Amino acid sequence: MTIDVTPTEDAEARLAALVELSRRARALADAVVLTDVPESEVTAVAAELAALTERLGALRRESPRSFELGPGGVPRNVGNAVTGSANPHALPLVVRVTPERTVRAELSFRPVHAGPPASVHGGVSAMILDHLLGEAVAAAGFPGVTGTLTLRYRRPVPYGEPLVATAEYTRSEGRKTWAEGRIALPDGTALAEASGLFVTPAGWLGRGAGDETGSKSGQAPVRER
Ligand SMILES: CCCCCCCC(=O)SCCNC(=O)CCNC(=O)[C@H](O)C(C)(C)COP(=O)(O)OP(=O)(O)OC[C@H]1O[C@@H](n2cnc3c(N)ncnc32)[C@H](O)[C@@H]1OP(=O)(O)O
Repeated sequence: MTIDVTPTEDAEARLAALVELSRRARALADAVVLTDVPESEVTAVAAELAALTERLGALRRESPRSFELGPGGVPRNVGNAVTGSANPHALPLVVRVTPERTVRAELSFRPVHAGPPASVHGGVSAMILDHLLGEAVAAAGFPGVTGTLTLRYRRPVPYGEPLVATAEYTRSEGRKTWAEGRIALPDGTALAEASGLFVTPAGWLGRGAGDETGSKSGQAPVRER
């Protein structure tokens, strides 16, 4: 069943409830990976979770929420796996565009992101950098999808500590745009670096903010190439 949510006041209240549900689901996920309670308690909680999952599944959308216009026509993507406030999988990452059109996000990974002992899984870092590079090319006016992504892991990325992720557009050629980014300690020490090539799908060209590309993505209009 498809549920169309239009940005009315009630829809905003419902979204706020979903955001809170997602926040609690993230806390639950961390509790699951850290719990040391006895097996009987684990089994009991699992049964409760099965019941909760059934309650939520009583009315299902066909797919997660995607790009939509919020109040005041502001684009958002609350279902996004990286930035979506209504997606338990998301950190959620809050990305800011600087006056220089680079992008920056302050973040802190959680225990649920663990890979090697005491550090974050490399694929999780890659996911964050993929998104941030995508935001950087969009902020520069060249929105696209990832074609290739290259990572250099310099040091273990810790969870539970404040980190900074930044990215910037580097160049563009035809429908291809390059960007670079990194996850660093607050003092600027780089932990993981990424460079990526993004391709603007041919169907996006010639469209700007307010038309299909702009309204769906909330990104800068596609620049002339
Ligand atoms: C603001 C929000 C930011 C969000 C960021 C999130 C980033 C993501 O996760 S996106 C999801 C992951 N990526 C994808 O799903 C992409 C899947 N791939 C595709 O859709 C297509 O292959 C696509 C669009 C990349 C290219 O298809 P198409 O437009 O037909 O490309 P095509 O005409 O063959 O090639 C165009 C140019 O790009 C180059 N190119 C195409 N694909 C790649 C690639 N994967 N790597 C390198 N170069 C490529 C071609 O060589 C060609 O170059 P040239 O013009 O010099 O000959």
